[in-house]
Amino acid sequence: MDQHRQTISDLVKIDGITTTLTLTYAGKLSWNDGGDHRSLTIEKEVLGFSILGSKIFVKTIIDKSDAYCCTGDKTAPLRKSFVFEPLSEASLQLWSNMIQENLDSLAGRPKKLLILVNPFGGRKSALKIFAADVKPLLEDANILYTMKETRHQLHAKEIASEIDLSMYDGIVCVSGDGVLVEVVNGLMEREDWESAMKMPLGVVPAGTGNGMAKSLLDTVGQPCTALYAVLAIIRGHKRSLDVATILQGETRFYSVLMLAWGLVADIDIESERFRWLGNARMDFYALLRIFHLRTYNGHIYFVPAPGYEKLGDKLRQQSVECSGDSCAFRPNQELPIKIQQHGYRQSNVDLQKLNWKKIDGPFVSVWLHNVPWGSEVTMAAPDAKFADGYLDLIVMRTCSKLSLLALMIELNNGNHVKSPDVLYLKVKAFILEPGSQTADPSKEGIIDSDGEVLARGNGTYKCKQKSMMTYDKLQITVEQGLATLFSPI
Ligand SMILES: Nc1ncnc2c1ncn2[C@@H]1O[C@H](COP(=O)(O)OP(=O)(O)OP(=O)(O)O)[C@@H](O)[C@H]1O
Repeated sequence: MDQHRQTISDLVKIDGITTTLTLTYAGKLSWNDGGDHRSLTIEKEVLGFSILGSKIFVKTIIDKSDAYCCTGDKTAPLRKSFVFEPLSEASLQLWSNMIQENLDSLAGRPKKLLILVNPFGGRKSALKIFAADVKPLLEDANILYTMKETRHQLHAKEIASEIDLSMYDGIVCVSGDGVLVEVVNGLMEREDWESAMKMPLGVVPAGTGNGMAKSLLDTVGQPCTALYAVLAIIRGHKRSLDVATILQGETRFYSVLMLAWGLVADIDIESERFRWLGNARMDFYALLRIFHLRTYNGHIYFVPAPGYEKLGDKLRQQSVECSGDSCAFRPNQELPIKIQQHGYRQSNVDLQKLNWKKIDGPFVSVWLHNVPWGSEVTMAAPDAKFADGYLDLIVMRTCSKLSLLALMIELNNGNHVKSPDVLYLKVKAFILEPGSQTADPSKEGIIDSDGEVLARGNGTYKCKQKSMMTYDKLQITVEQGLATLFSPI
């Protein structure tokens, strides 16, 4: 056996044929296979290994071309075990130690995970996705896990607020965005919220809106599938994520995805009545809403991010009544809210001292986004960054139905923000003062955050249903990089 600077090289049997297997210090495992040179990069391709009798089974995920396979989806990587048989017990032990050492050196790979599966999310396929895509890969990677099905709304929040976090290296939601947001809210309400928010969160797309999974995977050009999402979790890279606090009186909701009021919220929430249309329900209802377009009275106030203070011609074209110091808005005393008894303590920013701008309605749509994608097909905020400390604000005031239709089509590539009908900028803080529909003052709107209805105004869809907040003024601030996500890079 040749062992030099932690590179090991030794004879092993592969399919009964003796060949030389080498593992370099840099984590490359290579051998000859019937005249072909084969190699595996431990970090990228090796999930884990197991020993059965005298054989080592190296569990990998590799490109299909490397697996000599040409059936099914040609782009998705494939699970494959490579079997090596060292020639002695001592050699088997050494190989096992060296591969394990190599895997251990990949700091950040989780060893124990809590997996929350929402059996009712999306097309009710989360349990199937767990069995087909999550479980086998976690087992290949020797990751221990506890799987819990969420039993009711807010169950994920309860679990996150109560569990012993020292038992896990991460919490994974096999769901849509709703369960992830519940987990964030549960962690934020804990006494130990500051350390709890460092717990890495993973999301495996299994809902209707998979905006977070799409945003994460799209950064590296990977498709939004369970397989890629699980691989990102196993490899254990992390990134920070801004958390927005939405506040009304003493009620608060922590948002990681978006807040919508007007057209987008109406489509999001009211299209539920067309669930039987499946994926087409959003497109169908968007068309319906555009043809019967509503505009809303109200006001928005915001603190532009550095570089966005001079909002330029676009804002003036939209006949904004208030800009500049002479009429800059100062939030009144009623807004900055009572100190919470437990959980997250807001950082001490004096909102009154910030440079507020105001836009008056009517509005077609007001949308705030924390990450680029709102769903797998909606690139709402192409410039949004996970942890820049700002929210991207997308405002549509009045606009022709034809332009609106064109904008809706552009939503899947993010080009809508280039339209002269759309105001797009980054903000540090935001206040929404929602009003009634211009055509019928007895009717109000819906405010939606991360798929959750925050408030239903008079005359709206299911307006008798109790919601978290009232259809009234609310304030949003952002805490930079407070949450932690498993991420492909
Ligand atoms: N067992 C359950 N029964 C009913 N609702 C549940 C259950 N478990 C979780 N939920 C709720 O389902 C909601 C949606 O969850 P999820 O994140 O999986 O999907 P989504 O994409 O946000 O929404 P959709 O339901 O449209 O797929 C969450 O708000 C959560 O509270």
